[in-house]
Amino acid sequence: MAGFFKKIFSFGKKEVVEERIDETAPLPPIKWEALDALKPAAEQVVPEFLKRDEAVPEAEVVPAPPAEPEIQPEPTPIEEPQAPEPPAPAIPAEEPAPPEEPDVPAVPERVPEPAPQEIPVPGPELPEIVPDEPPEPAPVEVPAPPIEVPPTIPSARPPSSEVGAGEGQREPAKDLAPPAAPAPHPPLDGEGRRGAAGWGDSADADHPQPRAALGTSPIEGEIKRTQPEAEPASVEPQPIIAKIAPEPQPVPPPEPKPAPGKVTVTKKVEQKAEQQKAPEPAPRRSWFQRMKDGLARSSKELTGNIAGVFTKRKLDEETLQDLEDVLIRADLGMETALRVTDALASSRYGKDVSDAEVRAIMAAEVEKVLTHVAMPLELDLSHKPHVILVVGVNGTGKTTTIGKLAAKLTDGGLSVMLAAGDTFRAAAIEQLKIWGERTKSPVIASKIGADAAGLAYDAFEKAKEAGSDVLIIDTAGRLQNKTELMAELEKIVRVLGKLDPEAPHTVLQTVDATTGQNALNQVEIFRNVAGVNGLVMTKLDGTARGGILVAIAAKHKLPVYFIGVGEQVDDLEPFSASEFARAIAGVA
Ligand SMILES: Nc1nc2c(ncn2[C@@H]2O[C@H](COP(=O)(O)OP(=O)(O)OP(=O)(O)O)[C@@H](O)[C@H]2O)c(=O)[nH]1
Repeated sequence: MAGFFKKIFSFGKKEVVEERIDETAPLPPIKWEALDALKPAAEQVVPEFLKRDEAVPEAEVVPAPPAEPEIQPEPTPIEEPQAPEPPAPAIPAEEPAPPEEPDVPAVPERVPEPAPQEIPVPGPELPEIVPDEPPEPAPVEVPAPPIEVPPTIPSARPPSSEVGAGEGQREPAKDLAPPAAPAPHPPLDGEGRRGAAGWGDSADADHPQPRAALGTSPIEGEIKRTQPEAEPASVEPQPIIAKIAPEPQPVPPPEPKPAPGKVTVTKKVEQKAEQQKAPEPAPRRSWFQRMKDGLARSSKELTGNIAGVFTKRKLDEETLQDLEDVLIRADLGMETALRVTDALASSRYGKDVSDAEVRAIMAAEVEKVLTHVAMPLELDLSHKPHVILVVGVNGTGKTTTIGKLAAKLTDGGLSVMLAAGDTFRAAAIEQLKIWGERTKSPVIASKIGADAAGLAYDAFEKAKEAGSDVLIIDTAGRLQNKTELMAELEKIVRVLGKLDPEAPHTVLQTVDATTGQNALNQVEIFRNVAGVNGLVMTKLDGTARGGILVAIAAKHKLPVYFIGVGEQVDDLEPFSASEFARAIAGVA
C-alpha cells in the first residue's frame, strides 16, 4: 500500500493521493465519479477501448483509413509496451483484476508524465520498469521493422511533442523515456491527451484489463504488420515508427536501378533508350572550300598585311616596297613578290589602290607561277608495277601521304603493294601496315634495322610476282645523318634499277608547309640525291606559311601533284594553281 500511495503521489494527482491516504487500512472503494471528472475525454475513449478488447479484433484491427493515423491523438509513452501484447482473447483472461486494482503501479506513474523524457524506452528497458511483469517478448524489443503490431491496438500516437512529424524525425529512445516509467498502458484513443492532463490512469482504472494484459502477455501471435493502424508504434522510437508505415500489401521487388544516362519519369522511372544516332556525315565541302579553309591562316595574315599597306594610299614607291616586304614575309619568295609589285605598278602606279585590287593582282601572278607545276600525277601502267618512291624529311608526312595515295589508287581499281622502307622505326612500319589494312594493300616489311635497299628490292620482286599495278616504297628521312641517308637512298634507287632501269618511275617528296623556308633546302637535297620529280605539299591546313609552295614552285619548278590539308584519308587533293592562288590571296 505504501508503494501504491507513493506511486499515486508521484503521479501528481493531489486529490487522488489524499483519498488514498485516508484509506490506510482497507482500501476504500474508488470514487469513480471523481476520477471521471478528471478525464474530460474519457467517455469517448473508453468505449472504443472496450470495443477493441472485447469485440473481435479482426474488424477493429482493420487498418484505418490512410488519414486516420495522422488525426488520431498521439499515444502516451506507456503504449509502447502494448505493442507486443498478446492476442485479444488472451487479454481478458489474464486480467481479471478489479477496477481498483492497485497492482498497476506503472500506469499512474507514466500516464501523468507528458514530458518526452518520461516516455518509456522500448524493448530492453521494460523489464526494469515493471519488474513484476513478465519480460517483454522479443519482437517488442527488436526495433526492426518486422516487429508486429497487435491488431487490437488502435493507431494511437504519442503526443506531438514527443513524436516528430515523420518517422525519421523521431528522437532516440534514450531521449524519450526514462527507465522508471514503462508500465504498460491500454492503447486508448486520445490517451496521449489524457496522459498529458493527468487523468489517463483513471481510464485505466475503469478498464484495467487491457492494462494488465498488455504488460504481461506476449504478442507475437496477434501482431500483424498488415494492420499498421493499430500499432502504438508512434510511442516508440524510430524502429517502431517504421512499423506504423502502412504496408498492407507485399512490396514488389524494387525496380532495377537505371543505368547511368537519361531516364524518363512518368508513372515510374524508366531508362531512356539511348537513341543511337548514327553519326551524321559531315557535309562534304568542296575541294576549294577545304583548301581555302586550310589556307585560312596563310591567307588571313597575308591579306591583313596587304590591307594595312593600302588603306587610303596612292600607289607609290613606298607602298610598293611595303607590299614587297609583306609578300616576302609570307614565304612567297622574292621572285613572286617582284612579279606582283611589278604587275601592280604597271597598271596602277600613282592611283588610289584598294587592298582588294592588290589581292586580285597577286592571285593572278601567283597562279601564273603555279600553273607550270600544277600537274596531275601520271602513272605509266605499262610498268608492272609502276614504282613510286616516297622521300622526305622525317615527319613531313611520307607515310600518311602513301596511305592517302594508296586509297585513291585502290579506289580507282588499281592493285597496290606497299613497302616499309623506313626500317629504322617500328612505328613507321606499323603505321604503314595500318594503311595497308585500310586500303587492302599488302605490305612488305622486314625486321628493324634491316637493309632498306634489300627490302625495296624484295618488294619490287613480290609486286612483280603479284602483278601489282603500283608499288609504293616508304623511306626513312633522317637528315641528322645526311651522309648515311643519302647513301641509303642512292642504294635504293640503284637496286630498283636492277629490276627495271626506269624504276623508280616516280620519286615523290613530301614537303611540310609548316617548315617555311627550310622546305626550299629540303627539296634541293632530295632532288639531288633521290632524283625527286614531284612534290606533295603537306600540312597546308593550319599554317600561315603556305606561301612557301609558291616559292618552291618558282625556284625548283617541280610538279606539285597533291597538297595535304589534313590527316584524313581524303585530305589529299590534286593541286590546282588557280584555286590555290585565289585561296591564299583571299579572293573568292
Ligand atoms: N595536319 C596535317 N597533318 C599531316 C598531314 N600529313 C601528315 N600529317 C601528320 O604528320 C605526322 C607525320 O606524318 P608521317 O606520315 O608519319 O610522316 P613521315 O614523313 O612518314 O614521318 P616518319 O615516319 O617519321 O618518317 C602525322 O601525325 C600525320 O598525321 C597533313 O596534310 N595535314
